[in-house]
Amino acid sequence: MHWRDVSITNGPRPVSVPGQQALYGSTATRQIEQWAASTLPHHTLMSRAGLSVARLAQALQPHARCIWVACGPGNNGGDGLVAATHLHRGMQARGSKFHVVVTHLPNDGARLPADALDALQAARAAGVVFSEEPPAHFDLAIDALLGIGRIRPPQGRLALCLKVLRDSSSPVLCVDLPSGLDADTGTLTGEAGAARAGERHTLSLITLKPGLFTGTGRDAAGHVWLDDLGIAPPQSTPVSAWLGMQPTQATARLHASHKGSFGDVLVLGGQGIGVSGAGMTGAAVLAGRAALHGGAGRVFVGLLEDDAPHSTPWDPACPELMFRRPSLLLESDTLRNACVVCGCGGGTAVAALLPRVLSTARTLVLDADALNAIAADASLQTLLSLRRDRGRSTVLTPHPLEAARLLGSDTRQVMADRLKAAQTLADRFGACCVLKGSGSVVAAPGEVPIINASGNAALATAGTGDVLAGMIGSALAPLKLVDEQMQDRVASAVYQHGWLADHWHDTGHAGELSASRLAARVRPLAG
Ligand SMILES: NC(=O)C1=CN([C@@H]2O[C@H](COP(=O)(O)OP(=O)(O)OC[C@H]3O[C@@H](n4cnc5c(N)ncnc54)[C@H](OP(=O)(O)O)[C@@H]3O)[C@@H](O)[C@H]2O)[C@@H](O)CC1
Ligand SMILES: [K+]
Repeated sequence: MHWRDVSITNGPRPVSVPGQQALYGSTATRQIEQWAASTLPHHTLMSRAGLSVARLAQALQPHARCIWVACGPGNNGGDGLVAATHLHRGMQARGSKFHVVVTHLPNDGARLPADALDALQAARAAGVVFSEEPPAHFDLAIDALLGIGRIRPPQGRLALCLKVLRDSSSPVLCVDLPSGLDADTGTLTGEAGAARAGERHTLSLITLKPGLFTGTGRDAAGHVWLDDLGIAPPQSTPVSAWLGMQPTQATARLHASHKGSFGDVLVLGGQGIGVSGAGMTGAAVLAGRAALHGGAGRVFVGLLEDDAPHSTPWDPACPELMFRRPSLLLESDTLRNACVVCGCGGGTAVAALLPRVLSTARTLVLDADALNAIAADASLQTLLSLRRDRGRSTVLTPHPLEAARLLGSDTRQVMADRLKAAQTLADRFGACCVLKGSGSVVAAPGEVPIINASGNAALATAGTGDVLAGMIGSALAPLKLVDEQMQDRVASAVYQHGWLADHWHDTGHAGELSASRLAARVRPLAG
């Protein structure tokens, strides 16, 4: 894979530039921190961390009259205490109307870590005001309660402070992590920070953590900043995940191209009204349109259980789509040579097609009802697992419930560790797995997973998943040696899907985001 290293910058910087960034979980971050601390004079890292927090706080709220700093029992609290001391000095110089209030919550019966104790003594010596309770009003809060240390369910004053932070309509700057957020999984302990009343910022220290970008992490963290504190992780430290921020570009196609240059996509899905009375034709059409706009040379659509065998289905908004009877497609070379997108609105009818599709398709994107059918049938799971050894490539695009069915678990377990769930599916089935949701995870067998950085809640509307499946289909259609490029290519499609939502209003297009409008805006990926 080709990921650009992040250059070391001086001070906090926003995490918003295009590129790809390494994410390190709590264990890796601790290794880096301990290695760095062993090469630097005592207290250096916390001094840098606290100064960086203070600088960002000032930049975010330069006119704040009252800054509340909530400091916990560990070194995260120490960072907060150093920041409070800097801010106190700065505000003291501006007059008596400006002040910093610290609420410090030592761990009952346990000693403060040495660095945090030094920071506490320095804050007291500097005359910082301490209060048992949060102030009634503050213009900015600094959340330095809990960082990458062990998190237990909060009680008492800790729980109260977390609630005040969670409910605050004033901006909150979280030190390293929103307190209570698991750095590795993006899950929140209890109610900590679950709601976002006001502006939220998180200054991640030394490393960016996966938990900031998936699960509840994105909502809890708000705008993410990074200060590496001048530390470059040693190359021997394993990366926990990549943050996928691939720039989206239109492809410059060779002049001497023809439709065969860009591959075929075959969509199998869209069960008709039939006996079930629930027609889902639109899902397959959306996937087909997205594949077409995504640059596939030809797109075939096979609607399942077509109710009107003597009529010819077609899509007036996209007459380029070529509708074929599934029975013909299953016997044609198209099944072997195209990238097959199977399952969008497939209903129960898709199960009957799967043995042939799983055995024959060269490149296969399995979505929605195809995934449900496979989850319910061990023989289909065996066929899926055999594909990789037979030189065939597969992408699974489950949402958390579909992932849970495939794993034989439940949604809560999937959401408790999204990276692990996606990686388990990828390894178990020898497939690339896109676990959808906030911070979609793109995992591939034996590879470091990618967390997608783009997208927003506007995508939480019917049909956008079908569009994504079609986009992935067109992204993979032209490739011959897909395995080596598959994860990057899929991640690029996932990124574009979110990017389109993030930039929805940039071009002044009328109308809110809908799946059909989204499909119409898809463009071929670069390369
Ligand atoms: N060392 C350095 O040089 C640098 C460190 N840095 C900073 O340090 C942070 C990591 O520090 P950390 O390891 O001390 O962990 P942190 O999360 O602050 O505290 C854990 C404490 O919380 C306690 N606790 C947990 N839950 C609780 C509950 N419900 N109720 C009560 N207590 C509870 C828990 O108690 P325990 O469960 O162990 O009894 C433990 O005492 C990191 O995120 C970064 O900000 C950076 O500045 C770089 C330089
Ligand atoms: K924190």
